Amino acid sequence: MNIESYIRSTKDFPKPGVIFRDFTPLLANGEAFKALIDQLKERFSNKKIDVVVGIEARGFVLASALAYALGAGTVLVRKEGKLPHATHSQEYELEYGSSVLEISRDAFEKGQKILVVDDVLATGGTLGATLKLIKENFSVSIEEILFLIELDELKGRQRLPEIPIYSVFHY
Ligand SMILES: O=P(O)(O)OC[C@H]1O[C@H](OP(=O)(O)OP(=O)(O)O)[C@H](O)[C@@H]1O
Ligand SMILES: Nc1ncnc2[nH]cnc12
Repeated sequence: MNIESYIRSTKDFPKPGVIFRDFTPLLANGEAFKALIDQLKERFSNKKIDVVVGIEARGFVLASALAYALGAGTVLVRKEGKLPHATHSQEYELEYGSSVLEISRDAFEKGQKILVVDDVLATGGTLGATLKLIKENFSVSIEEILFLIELDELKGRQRLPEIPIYSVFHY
């Protein structure tokens, strides 16, 4: 099945000049979504991941489905002011603005194996802030980073530290 054909590209959203890569049509199709998660389960099952980290909001959908398939937990990295417990926070820039990300102070147990998941790697600002939040505040092992879509032109990968990044599709 051609999973990629369910990713829709929209010009000039949310700002002129941006081509928005939208995977919600893929989510809406049960067969395509299952095929994607089955493929990712196969790719990551030998890593014995304890926790899949999802980044708000679109990253949550992929992270929780994959965590369930792997028998792992899910931790949510959220936009500012949404997590009720004490948090660590980090400001960052992304392709079309700036924002603040937060994680609960009790998100992980020491030594856990982590997989970080988001839908799109653009400038790398969001992932950079997420990695900073995790590395500066927790003693865990970040095994790999997973994106559904990588926007090669924006060179986000080059701005990120030396951690293996796997992107399913490149644009
Ligand atoms: O590599 P970057 O330039 O940082 O951009 C990538 C981020 O941008 C989008 O999130 P957005 O903040 O638009 O939030 P959403 O998932 O809540 O729609 C996307 O889901 C990534 O998290
Ligand atoms: N072009 C894009 N499409 C979808 N999500 C994004 N996040 C940042 N840039 C994006």
